[in-house]
Amino acid sequence: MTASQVKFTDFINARERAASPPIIVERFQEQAVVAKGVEMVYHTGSHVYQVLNGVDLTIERGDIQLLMGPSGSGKTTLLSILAGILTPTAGSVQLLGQEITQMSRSDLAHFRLQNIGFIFQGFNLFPALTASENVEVALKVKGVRGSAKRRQMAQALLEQVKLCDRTNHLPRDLSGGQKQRVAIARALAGDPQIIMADEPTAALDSHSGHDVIELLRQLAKESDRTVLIVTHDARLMDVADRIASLEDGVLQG
Ligand SMILES: Nc1ncnc2c1ncn2[C@@H]1O[C@H](COP(=O)(O)OP(=O)(O)OP(=O)(O)O)[C@@H](O)[C@H]1O
Repeated sequence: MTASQVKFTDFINARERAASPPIIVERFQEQAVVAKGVEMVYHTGSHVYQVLNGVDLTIERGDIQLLMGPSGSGKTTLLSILAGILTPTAGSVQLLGQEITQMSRSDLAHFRLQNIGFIFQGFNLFPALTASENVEVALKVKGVRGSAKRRQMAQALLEQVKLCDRTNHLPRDLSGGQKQRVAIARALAGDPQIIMADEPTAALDSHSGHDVIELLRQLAKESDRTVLIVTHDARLMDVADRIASLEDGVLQG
């Protein structure tokens, strides 16, 4: 599996969740992400690719951080490492004051569920479930009990992304922008402190892309969430607090 093939379902291993006690994190950590000396080497047959070469990155709580750079420069690999989906070959990653590279697999899965919401370029919605059900599934995975409560919370989240008139629609009956807004509502399930987005506007036309960008800005600025976005979309630069660029495995800026 390449870094770019990571799916929403990778985060919902029920057995791992059941085995792990919650990890308590400080709500008021000033630095949401602190990565130091991160390296990643891929081995493919006889080839060895050094994709990340000593990456240091600190993201303050409530900031919108963009991660840009040419195709193949390692952005998705770095995002996956910062999310604890991939283990770096070397270096350390602290999220909300917790060193995630030292956590057990099950603790890490649990930590991700509690603290990180994910948004993908391809939306990754369940096609047979309505907008509301897609959000309800995420709430269930995050431990919210009672189907009536989950439905009510899903409605509120869909209202937050201005989709309350589409709650019973299947993904195939929604536009790209509406699908991404469902995906954002799903990412907000459980009120995570960190949102990580991989090319969230790449599949959208300019109007829908603009709506999604505004929504991401609101998520960070009105709710004090930290938002890390991998993107090629220059429009996102207008809402970013910080922009870093990966080049030859080294972070610039
Ligand atoms: N599992 C893997 N095994 C081997 N090589 C990999 C693996 N995953 C990614 N790569 C390679 O690592 C490099 C960086 O990939 P990555 O997907 O992180 O780049 P990216 O900057 O996100 O690219 P894009 O902008 O095109 O999505 C690429 O050359 C890619 O082919």
